[in-house]
Amino acid sequence: MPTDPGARRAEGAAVPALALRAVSKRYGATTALEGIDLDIAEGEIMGLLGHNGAGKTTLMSLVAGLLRPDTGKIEIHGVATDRDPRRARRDLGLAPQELGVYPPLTVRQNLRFCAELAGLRGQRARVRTEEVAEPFGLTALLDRRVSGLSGGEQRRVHTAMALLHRPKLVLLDEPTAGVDVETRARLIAYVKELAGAGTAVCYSTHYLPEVEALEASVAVLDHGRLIARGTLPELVRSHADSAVELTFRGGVPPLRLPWPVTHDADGVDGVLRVHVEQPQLATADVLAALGESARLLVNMRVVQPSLESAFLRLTGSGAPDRRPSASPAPSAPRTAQPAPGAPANTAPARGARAIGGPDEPPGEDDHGPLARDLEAEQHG
Ligand SMILES: Nc1ncnc2c1ncn2[C@@H]1O[C@H](COP(=O)(O)OP(=O)(O)OP(=O)(O)O)[C@@H](O)[C@H]1O
Repeated sequence: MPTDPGARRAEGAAVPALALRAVSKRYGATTALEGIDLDIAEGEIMGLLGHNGAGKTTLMSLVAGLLRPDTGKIEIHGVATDRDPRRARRDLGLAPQELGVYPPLTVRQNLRFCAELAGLRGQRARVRTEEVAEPFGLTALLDRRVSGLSGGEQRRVHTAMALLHRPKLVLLDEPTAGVDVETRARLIAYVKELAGAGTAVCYSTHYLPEVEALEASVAVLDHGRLIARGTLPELVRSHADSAVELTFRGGVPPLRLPWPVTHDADGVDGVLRVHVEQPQLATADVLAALGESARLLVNMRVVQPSLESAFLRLTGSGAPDRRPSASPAPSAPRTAQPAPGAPANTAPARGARAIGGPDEPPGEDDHGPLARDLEAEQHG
């Protein structure tokens, strides 16, 4: 399949809601993103995962026009952001990590303000304000000043403001940070509803069960590179580990097991993960292999393959030592490289290729067109 958006259109393929091609961004000497190739289809929810500093916020800021890429191309619904930024971002909704609410105004006034910025007036603005308030549990708070709301309530207002104009592409940067369980569930239901109506959603989070609840596809960033992209089952199938987890009284005893293991370097936790193909079938074998040490066992559980174990393994924080164990090895690292022939613990970066951007600090010109529009609006 051609990676160039223009070539794909010529072939009659569906135009993605969002397409990034070879996008790179540096902040001075820090490479925040490198060679990102990524599509989000209409109606798709994509969970954007990565450790702190992986590049998630930078990616969203580039799409939203708050920053400009050093190299590469971004298209929104087939419109290149560098050619026609206003048209490209006409149907974009962004809820950044930093709250963007107006504390002295009421919830209703905040929402109405956004409605007007999006070109909604009069009755339409009133109706949409009420409509969007409902799924966010804001109906009873509409006439309260935002300054008097809790942090979680303010985040609900902030996210509702981004969705008010029914954007066709939504960027949500950790929308559930600091919100309660009920709000989280409501937001997830609403995002799914939006996607069901064709909206494409880029949803960044550190809370992996949310990605599962959203039934989202997944993109994993690691140090600015896209290291995995696929559906949830694909990622789990390709990268997740299954294991029998053993907890010992007084630390992990010396063991010689025929399976790869993961354990703390000093065994203080007393927890050992034995990586076996079908852990539910292997528990008796593992128990037998413990021999006398089984008397020190205080807990034994099966760890099923999950998005969390796939993520940890992809990002290098949960890779098992692929050698059969001779534990505890005081100098053994918590994780180690897989043995030759063992599954690699990182996926090949799909389409990622190194493209050097200019190694210089961002200048004033670094802000994108949306930032300039906002500035212009603020200054009259
Ligand atoms: N304004 C900036 N100036 C310099 N470096 C920056 C700036 N903003 C981000 N960075 C760096 O760029 C990299 C990517 O940061 P980014 O905020 O995109 O990560 P993130 O995945 O969103 O992290 P988090 O999960 O903590 O929000 C990090 O190394 C960060 O330190």
